[in-house]
Amino acid sequence: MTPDALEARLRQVGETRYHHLHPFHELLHAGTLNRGQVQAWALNRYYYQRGIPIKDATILSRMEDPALRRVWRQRIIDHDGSDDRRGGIEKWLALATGVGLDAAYVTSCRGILPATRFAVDAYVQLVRERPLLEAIASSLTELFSPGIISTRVRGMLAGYDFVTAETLAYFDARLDQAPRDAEFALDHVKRHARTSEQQAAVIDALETKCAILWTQLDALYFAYVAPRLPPPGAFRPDDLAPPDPAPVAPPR
Ligand SMILES: O=C(O)c1cc(C(=O)O)c2c(n1)C(=O)C(=O)c1cc(C(=O)O)[nH]c1-2
Repeated sequence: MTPDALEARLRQVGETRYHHLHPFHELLHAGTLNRGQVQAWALNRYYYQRGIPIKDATILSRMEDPALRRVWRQRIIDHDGSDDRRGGIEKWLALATGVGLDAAYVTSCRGILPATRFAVDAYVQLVRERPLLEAIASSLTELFSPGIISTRVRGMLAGYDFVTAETLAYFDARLDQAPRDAEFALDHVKRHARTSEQQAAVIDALETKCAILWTQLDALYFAYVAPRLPPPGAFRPDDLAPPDPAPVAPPR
């Protein structure tokens, strides 16, 4: 494939597999979830936010070219913040507390779904174990995030009276950061994925990343929309009854 044909193929992956198509996002953006369900989303996604700079530090540690590292390290600064700027993790925590969660509970990650943990950890593992080119390609879902972020902010402000523009401030910076990061990664992938094997591998990395995002929403849907069965130990919104008490005598 030519580099442009590869780009077209990668964009096709986004059109068919990106999480803008997931039913949980459709409900979230339409304003039809209740507060507990929005809290569950914010709580679980905190673990993704927390994992992103760990993922990027892993990628950074594998880059041998200082010029490449100089660009990539900005991603870590964006999420971790600096002396005079709040980072993405802090802004996400503000989002989570803004929808009514306790900060210490959120940062403890005690209430997240097991599938959230497995999926985010799989992302870190992917960038550690696969070739650097594929690790870089796995970030290309960000090509598609500005669209969903705009839809989400508009929908959530219109749909939920407990959500304010201040609560969603996390997304403001992403609208500039995501295109900047995605264009850099796309250019790198187009220049370095030259053989058909490399091209197939970067497409696979992007498909795997889409699956990592999709899995997190599947888990939220199962636990909090239908059949509404949060696993043991996971966050239970106020409107969900406590789990059945344990049997008196365990079966022999
Ligand atoms: O709101 C979203 O739907 C969304 C999606 C994605 C993505 O596509 O992975 C990211 C983000 N947000 C995001 O805020 C973010 O910082 C981010 C970093 C990355 C990455 O893979 O390095 N993806 C995403």
